[in-house]
Amino acid sequence: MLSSGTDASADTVVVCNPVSGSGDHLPAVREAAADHGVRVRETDHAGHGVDLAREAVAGGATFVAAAGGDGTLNEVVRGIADAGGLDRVTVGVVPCGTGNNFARNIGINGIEQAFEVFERGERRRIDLAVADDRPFINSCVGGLTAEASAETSPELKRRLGAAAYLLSTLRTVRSFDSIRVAVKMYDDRSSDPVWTGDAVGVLIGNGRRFPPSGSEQANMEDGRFDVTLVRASGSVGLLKTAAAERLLKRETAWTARYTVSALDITVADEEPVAFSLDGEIIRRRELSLRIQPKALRIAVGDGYEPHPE
Ligand SMILES: Nc1ncnc2c1ncn2[C@@H]1O[C@H](COP(=O)(O)OP(=O)(O)OP(=O)(O)O)[C@@H](O)[C@H]1O
Repeated sequence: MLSSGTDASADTVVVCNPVSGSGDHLPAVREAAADHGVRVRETDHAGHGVDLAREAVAGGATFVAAAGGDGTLNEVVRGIADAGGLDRVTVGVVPCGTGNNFARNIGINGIEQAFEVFERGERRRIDLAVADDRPFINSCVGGLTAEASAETSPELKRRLGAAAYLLSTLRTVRSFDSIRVAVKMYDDRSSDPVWTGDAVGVLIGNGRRFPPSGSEQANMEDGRFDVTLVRASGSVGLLKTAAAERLLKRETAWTARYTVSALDITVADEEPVAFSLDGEIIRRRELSLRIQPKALRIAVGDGYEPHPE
């Protein structure tokens, strides 16, 4: 534990995405912020959270929170990093997204509780992941599910919540066999790869992990990624089954899990493929993933478990 927080008041800015999740949280966020004496800045377009967070840091804020989902948090952290504020700014999360996976993983379950955590919650330093030069906090998914989350419409997400991803994944499963990537994984003891091979799907967790069942919270302070590879073997039919089983949280013969400190991914095809960084899509033929250990100072709820194993 670092210390209990005293920095969440006039120096606090909450960056709120009014259209995340069910899109009805703005009044509750405004009310809680007013009760706690903190400022709210609302985004009015995708990517705006980066600018608002950068401006908040430039204006002297020492606590910048994201009210939205993982994508909004990703933008806020990018803005803080752009402003060179990672070493002096604490990050907060108000869960107003569709899945709220990261918020749950740091023990934050509601809007009012989030503001209480800003005032009194424990501060921890967690790992920041970087894909090429772009930070992410929770996960990087390449292959099938990244294509799926690129194609999940906001209307569908609103109606179905997290289940929308599964539904559109199964709809787009026909494209699964076209994605093949070469993966090199490294641990911190050697510059040579500890594993090399092919995969058709890569799920890389920083804040989260992808177990077939049980807790999705990763160890966020160990300087390592939790990687699940969907192996490149078997027929398309079998791969379809593997994808469905994976998403339905059953163990399959086609997936394997690793804990490593770095990865290099190269797409076999000429075309770039989609990688989802905290739900935000980038398209690349090559991607290098590294960790900045404990680079992010964050306010966590009581349910946060530093050593989830
Ligand atoms: N005012 C806005 N209008 C339209 N899009 C916005 C606005 N503000 C932010 N966005 C975009 O909304 C997208 C979704 O945000 P976010 O990921 O936070 O919510 P979500 O998808 O509902 O939740 P989760 O990631 O937890 O499933 C992000 O890509 C973000 O850039």
